[in-house]
Amino acid sequence: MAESMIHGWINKRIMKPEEISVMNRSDQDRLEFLSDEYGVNIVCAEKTELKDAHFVLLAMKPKDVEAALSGIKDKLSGNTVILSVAAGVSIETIQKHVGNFPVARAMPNTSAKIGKSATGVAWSKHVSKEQQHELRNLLSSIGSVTVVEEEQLHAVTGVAGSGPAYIYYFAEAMTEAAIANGLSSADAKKLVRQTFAGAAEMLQQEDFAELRKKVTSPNGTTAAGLRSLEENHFKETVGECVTRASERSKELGKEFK
Ligand SMILES: NC(=O)C1=CN([C@@H]2O[C@H](COP(=O)(O)OP(=O)(O)OC[C@H]3O[C@@H](n4cnc5c(N)ncnc54)[C@H](O)[C@@H]3O)[C@@H](O)[C@H]2O)C=CC1
Ligand SMILES: O=C(O)[C@@H]1CCC=N1
Repeated sequence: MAESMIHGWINKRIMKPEEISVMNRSDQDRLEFLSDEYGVNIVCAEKTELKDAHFVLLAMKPKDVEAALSGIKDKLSGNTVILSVAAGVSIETIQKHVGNFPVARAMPNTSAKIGKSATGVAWSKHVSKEQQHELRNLLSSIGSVTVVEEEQLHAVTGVAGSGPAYIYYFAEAMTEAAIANGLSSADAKKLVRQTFAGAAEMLQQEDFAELRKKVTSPNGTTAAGLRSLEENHFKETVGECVTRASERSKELGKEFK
């Protein structure tokens, strides 16, 4: 996730590579890859001063947040905003480890890499208006930004943070079905990619249900396909999928409190 965000920031020229420093607990190869690919600095937690940092991005797994914070808490200055993308981990938990620092929690998705994340963000009352403005700028450079109440971030995670994976899974299923119905693998992929790309662009322009109705001729092929989705409880399945992901976010918050 960190790479997707770095890629987006550099691409949009929001930051210069030399203004970004990356650290990793153990994965030196990953750091070298990031440095080679994007020109960012590699630093190590023990030897680094963070006093001048505007932002510290926490992009490790929720289980690793506590250890990461204990490694940096004595190096932070009051002007640094901690921006966490760790699913579920609350602002309260982060502040329990570092004190009353300005903390923001964002839930982006990996489309940040191409500037198309759908990001939700919430912040603590310690984040000043100016820092809120800076955060919005930073996050809007990697896609859309929706400011929500912290509790709503679980739902944002269920829909948007995890969302790309559901779409990819749907694309995989469509491709397999296309092949089963007689298309070559190459043709199936090409057709599915463009169907998703075209539909994604149309979604920006019109009401979702209206778009669906325009494709669906009475007694035609789409109606037959959609009937199968209905009979197989598609909406309930998607609903359960989003709810379970949101619930998992809540659980992670409790596990790593
Ligand atoms: N992958 C995704 O689509 C999204 C992920 N997230 C959140 O982003 C976070 C990272 O997820 P991924 O990028 O998928 O995981 P990842 O496993 O690819 O990356 C996490 C990195 O953190 C490093 N790390 C662990 N402890 C550390 C420490 N103490 N100091 C510095 N680095 C440390 C690991 O070595 C690893 O390289 C998670 O908390 C996840 O909930 C949020 C939105 C979307
Ligand atoms: O699967 C996860 O836990 C992370 C959070 C949202 C997307 N990936």
